[in-house]
Amino acid sequence: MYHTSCEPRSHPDIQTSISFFIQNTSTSTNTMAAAGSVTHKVEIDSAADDISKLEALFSHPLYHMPTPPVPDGDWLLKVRTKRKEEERSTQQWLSANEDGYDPILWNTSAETHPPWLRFHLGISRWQMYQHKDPNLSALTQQLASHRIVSAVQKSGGTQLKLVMSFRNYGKALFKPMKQERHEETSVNLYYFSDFERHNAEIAAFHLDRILGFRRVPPVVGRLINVIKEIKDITTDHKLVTTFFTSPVGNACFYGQCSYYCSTEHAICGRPIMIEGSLAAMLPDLSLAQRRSWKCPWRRSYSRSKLALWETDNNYCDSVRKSPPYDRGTRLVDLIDMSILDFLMSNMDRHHYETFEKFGNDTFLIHLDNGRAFGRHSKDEPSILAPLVQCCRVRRSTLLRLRLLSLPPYRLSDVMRASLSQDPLAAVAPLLTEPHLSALDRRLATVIQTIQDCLEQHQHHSDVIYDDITDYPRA
Ligand SMILES: Nc1ncnc2c1ncn2[C@@H]1O[C@H](COP(=O)(O)OP(=O)(O)OP(=O)(O)O)[C@@H](O)[C@H]1O
Ligand SMILES: [Mn+2]
Repeated sequence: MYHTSCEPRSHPDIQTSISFFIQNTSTSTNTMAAAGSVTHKVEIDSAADDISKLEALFSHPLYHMPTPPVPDGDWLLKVRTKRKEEERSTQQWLSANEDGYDPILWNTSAETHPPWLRFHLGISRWQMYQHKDPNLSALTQQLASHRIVSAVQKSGGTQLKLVMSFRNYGKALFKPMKQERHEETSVNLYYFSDFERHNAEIAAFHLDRILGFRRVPPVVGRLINVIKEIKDITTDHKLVTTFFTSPVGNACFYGQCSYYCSTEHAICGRPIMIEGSLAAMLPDLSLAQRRSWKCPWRRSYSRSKLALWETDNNYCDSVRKSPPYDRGTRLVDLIDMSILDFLMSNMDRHHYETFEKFGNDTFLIHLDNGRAFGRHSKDEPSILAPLVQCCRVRRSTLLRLRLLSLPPYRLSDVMRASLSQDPLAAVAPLLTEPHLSALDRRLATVIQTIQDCLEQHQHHSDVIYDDITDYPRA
């Protein structure tokens, strides 16, 4: 199954035109004041502690595995020198399409590339970006602060989202805030009808990175002006017709989509600013085709039916015999994804995508995490079914999970630190404390599950996929 892109073309689509030169490829006042300053100092100390834990984590050898240089063919895109006539035709085309956009000042040399282009050029067969990628802070800063010159609805998917463009032709996928961070998903709501959460998209990016996967495109939080940054600049006529002012005077819109795009479910500013997530867009499909795969452990998306894996305890036996799960890292990568999903309680992983160019030997792109972090008071054991049923896990994943369970690297602490770096942390912490504690609790469950597997199997190697043979054994 292939996705097609059919967003309204409202602006010069330079991300596609670079195909010219990129190939597929808180008694006394005094005491009160003193107490206040003590509390403040304690908070600062513990925030600084968390930050140093995060730094220690990212400096740990488990995040610095020696890897061979990336072969040429293992980059998603490749820069090639333009021929003279291509250069001329690109320049003519660009000078005709300049409204709101900056002139193109980059060429084939890497120093001239804007952060979004560096991001695209840094995608490889096994990861979305590098560990300690020097481009990451520039990319996220731009997503968080650059002027938005275009906002159009993204077709496909069930809930409203917008593609936003920046003056330097960078693009981001915007998902607006639909519920408060402290609101738990109602127990009577099915996973498939839950509202998406902007903070889940942000937190998923941080969690995926902390787990050492680097399979989620960078996501930042941002306050968006519903009028100036959407209504006034959109060329999407259908979107414009859905704007209105609510009874209390907030600027609202609802857009067009198959779920929750109605006046009752409008997205509203307070009165005009709204929180949202902005995910760096992946390269256009015309440059890098993606393939969408049905997840073998997907749910039935029905109120009455169970999926096969819910009733058949030997379900994994058939999966591991069928391509592409029968060889390479596909099965263990799917299990990595189910660990990520269990930790953040995402039951909505119906599909996953890969880059077509890399065939079956490539990482799984962890897109669409908006239904995660809905509940902290309950865990959902069935999300771990792939791990429980297959009893298989990458050794590098297990070692990082164990590291994250140790007090000096505690998952909740490093997540708190990482999320504090997002611009929306200034409004309120991206994940509430109960959600952070749930991460530690769930991590213990994952580690115990693997331990049980090891006890049930005769050989260590039946359970552990040793992807780091040269890493010392504990
Ligand atoms: N960062 C991104 N860059 C490019 N395309 C993206 C990005 N994130 C998502 N997409 C594409 O947009 C589609 C819809 O996004 P997403 O799945 O997040 O929305 P959704 O409304 O939850 O969709 P669905 O209801 O199908 O689950 C995805 O299938 C994916 O192909
Ligand atoms: Mn979805």
